[in-house]
Amino acid sequence: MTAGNVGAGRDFSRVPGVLGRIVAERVADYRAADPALGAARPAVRRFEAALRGPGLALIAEVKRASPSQGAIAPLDPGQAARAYQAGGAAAISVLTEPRHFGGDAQALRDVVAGVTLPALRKDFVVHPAMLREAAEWGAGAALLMVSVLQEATGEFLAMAHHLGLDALVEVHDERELDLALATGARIIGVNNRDLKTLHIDLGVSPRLIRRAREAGFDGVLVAESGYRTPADLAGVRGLADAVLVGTSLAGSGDLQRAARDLMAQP
Ligand SMILES: O=P(O)(O)OC[C@@H](O)[C@@H](O)c1c[nH]c2ccccc12
Repeated sequence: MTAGNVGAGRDFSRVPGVLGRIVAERVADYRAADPALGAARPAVRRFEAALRGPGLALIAEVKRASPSQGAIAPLDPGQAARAYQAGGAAAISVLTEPRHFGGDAQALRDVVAGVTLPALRKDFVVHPAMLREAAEWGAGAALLMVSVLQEATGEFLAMAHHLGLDALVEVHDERELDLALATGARIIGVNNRDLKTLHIDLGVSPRLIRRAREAGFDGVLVAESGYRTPADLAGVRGLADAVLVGTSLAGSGDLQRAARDLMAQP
């Protein structure tokens, strides 16, 4: 793919609920941004490789606040990432959304500088510039939400790959999963949290991960959100390749220990 305005000027105005409000803000933030991606970069696939077995890998998230919790903890992102790495995490997720999740570009840069683990830019990607930034800031991967991008998901996936980024393509129901599978995504995340209502159901990940495997998907599957104890992970052990955990680790006071304790087999 060449530089151009591919993916810019899309209409994300129909996304409902809490998610819709955040998406509208991000669309406004990037309205005037240059959509050019620049030259293609080679695929590194370090994020993807970090999640591939054996066992259940942990993606630990640097999350200072959220719409459901408010303030979680005033984390120093570099320090938090080092603690997660020492606690056995395979990759680090970093929120870069500023108004609801306490994130920013510096948080991602600090994580990239602070650890050797690959980092995921966690944001509400609605513009090609957000992917270009992710690559420039040193991320190994970016989050792409099917609930936001819908039919444009495949186009954004191609843009991420053009930039050498892995993409975590996030789904929450059967329709979104089938759309993600059709894009050729290599990494699919199943969010247990409905971002329109913020309600969590830990049954969502096992259900959709089974469906993905039954459909012949042989990529990486990630279970996301709401995990607090080792027992919570029982439903996805042996099923998911990785689990993405934020709030319960970030708010624990001892991030290294919390990461270790969570992943211990009960
Ligand atoms: O804090 P939790 O419940 O452990 O969840 C982490 C992560 O899954 C969550 O932050 C998340 C998943 N998908 C998102 C999309 C946008 C913002 C945040 C998210």
